[in-house]
Parts: sequence; C-alpha cells; structure tokens
Amino acid sequence: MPSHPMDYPVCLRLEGRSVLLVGGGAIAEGRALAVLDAGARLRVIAPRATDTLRTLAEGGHLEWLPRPYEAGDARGQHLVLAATDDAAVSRQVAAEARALGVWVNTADEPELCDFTLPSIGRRGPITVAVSSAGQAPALASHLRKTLTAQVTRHHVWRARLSGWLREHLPRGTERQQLLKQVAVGDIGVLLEQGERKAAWARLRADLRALKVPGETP
Ligand SMILES: C[C@@]1(CC(=O)O)C2=NC(=C\c3[nH]c(c(CCC(=O)O)c3CC(=O)O)Cc3[nH]c(c(CC(=O)O)c3CCC(=O)O)/C=C3\N/C(=C\2)[C@@H](CCC(=O)O)[C@]3(C)CC(=O)O)/[C@H]1CCC(=O)O
Ligand SMILES: NC(=O)c1ccc[n+]([C@@H]2O[C@H](COP(=O)([O-])OP(=O)(O)OC[C@H]3O[C@@H](n4cnc5c(N)ncnc54)[C@H](O)[C@@H]3O)[C@@H](O)[C@H]2O)c1
Repeated sequence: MPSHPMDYPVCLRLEGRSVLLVGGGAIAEGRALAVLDAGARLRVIAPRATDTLRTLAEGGHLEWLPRPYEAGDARGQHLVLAATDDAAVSRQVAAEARALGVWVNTADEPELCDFTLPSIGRRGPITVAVSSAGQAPALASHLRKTLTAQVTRHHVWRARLSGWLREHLPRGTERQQLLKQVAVGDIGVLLEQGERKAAWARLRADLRALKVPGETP
C-alpha cells in the first residue's frame, strides 16, 4: 500500500495566467520554456539566470527580477514553481504560497509539492506524461521515451481529425460513434494502414449518413 493517497493528474490550461518561477538555473529554464509554451505570463525571480532566460527576458517573453526571493512574492500568482539550489528558499516559497492558497511545486523536495511534474513527450495534440509519484524520476523519463515512441503520425492524424469533427458536428450519440470510428474503429485502422483515400471516402459516407454539411479537413 502506498504511504500517501494517489496523485491526481491534470492538464493545466495556463494561457494568460500568472506564474512565478523562483530560480534561474538549468532546471528553472526547462520549467520556464514549458510554461511559456502553455501561454502563461511568467515572472522569474533569481539573482542569476541562464543565457536563454536572459534572452527571453530581453525579448519581452518573460519578466526577470534579478534578486533573491522575498516574502510576499507569491501573492497574486496562480501558480508558483521553485527551482533554486537552496532548500531553505524552497521551504520558504512553499510555505508562503500555501498560506496564500497558491499551488506550488519545488524541484528539490517532493514533500513540499502541491503537485509534481511528470516526464512529458509531445506528438501534436497528444501528450504522454509519466509520473512515479516522486519516487523514480529517471525511470519516469525512460518510460516516457519508450511510450512516446509508440505514438505515431497516424495517431496524430486521428487526434487532429477527431478535433476537427468535434468542432464541426453537433454533440450526440451519432457524433460519439463517428469519433470512436476515427479514434479506434475502421476509419482509424484505414489511416494507420496509410489508406487515406479510403479513410476519407468512409468518413464522407458516414458524414452523409449523419446529414452534416461541410468539407472534411
Ligand atoms: C520527470 C522530470 C520532469 C521535470 O523535471 O520537468 C522530473 N525529474 C526529471 C528528471 C530527473 N530528476 C532527477 C534525476 C536524477 C536521478 C534521480 O535523482 O532520481 C532525473 C533524471 C534525469 O535527469 O535524467 C533528480 C531529482 N528529481 C527530484 C529530486 C528531489 C527528490 O526526489 O528529493 C531529485 C534529486 C535532486 C538532487 O539530488 O539534487 C524531484 C522531482 N523530479 C520530478 C520530475 C518530480 C517527480 C517526478 C516523478 O514523479 O517521477 C519531482 C518530485 C519534483 C518536481 O515536480 O519537479 C524530469 C524528467 C525529464 C525528462 O523527461 O527527461
Ligand atoms: N526536478 C528535477 O528534475 C531536478 C533534477 C535535478 C536537480 N533538481 C533540483 O533543482 C534545483 C535547481 O537545480 P539547478 O541545476 O537549476 O540549479 P542551479 O545552481 O543551476 O541554479 C540555482 C538558481 O537558483 C537561484 N537562487 C539561489 N538562491 C535564490 C533565492 N534566494 N531566490 C531566488 N533564486 C535563487 C540562483 O540564482 C540560480 O539561478 C536543485 O535543488 C536540484 O537539486 C531537480
């Protein structure tokens, strides 16, 4: 039996949200690139920052405050990430963020984290995320590489096509059935086999049966 309850995995939508990153080293840089990809408004507080972080700050992609963390810095943030080389700073940041009700992650101490960061592989809209509940990050990284390699371009096509159909078709049982066809049924299998023409023909026939107007992507 695990000593803690299971972690609860989520995919955060950070667009336009304020994220504070405390620390400016290699680990912080990885965090910064990931939250910027997610469209967050990023503030970095650290006396030293990597060249990449400095360049991003000069380009206006993030705000860098070149000083140590101070009490109150977590106020008004939606999320706080701490990645310094000083465990006392991690503890201070985690305690203050928690007291303010702001979710916090520290790169060096799983016990201080409200959430941990899984190892991540991306293929189009598909994300493979592996967590080991803080127990084996190197194993999470290894598994992530193995699993991500199994996501092929056919899966990406199926995901994109499914996304397009969800956007254009009204909700309901018929849409659900068609989306299952695309994801794991005959249409998906045709796409996987490289039979794109046959897949489109089958999809058009299904759309006609649904009496839905419009072009396929
Ligand atoms: C997955 C990944 C994502 C990311 O960082 O973005 C990530 N660690 C990665 C790699 C990695 N980290 C470490 C090693 C060396 C081997 C080892 O020590 O085991 C390797 C392997 C490598 O580098 O190949 C060292 C390490 N990590 C933590 C501690 C502190 C501690 O455990 O006390 C120490 C000791 C530090 C020291 O001793 O100084 C803690 C955490 N690391 C986490 C995430 C969270 C739990 C994730 C999970 O549940 O699996 C958590 C809890 C904090 C957090 O949420 O950040 C990323 C994979 C990137 C990729 O995909 O390749
Ligand atoms: N989660 C992971 O994947 C993982 C992997 C390896 C290491 N770590 C841990 O991540 C942490 C950071 O590692 P790193 O290699 O990026 O370290 P680093 O030494 O390259 O950078 C440390 C950064 O912290 C900043 N800093 C120091 N004191 C500060 C303060 N009071 N306020 C604000 N910023 C401060 C420094 O200016 C510097 O930018 C370490 O604790 C390390 O143990 C995590």
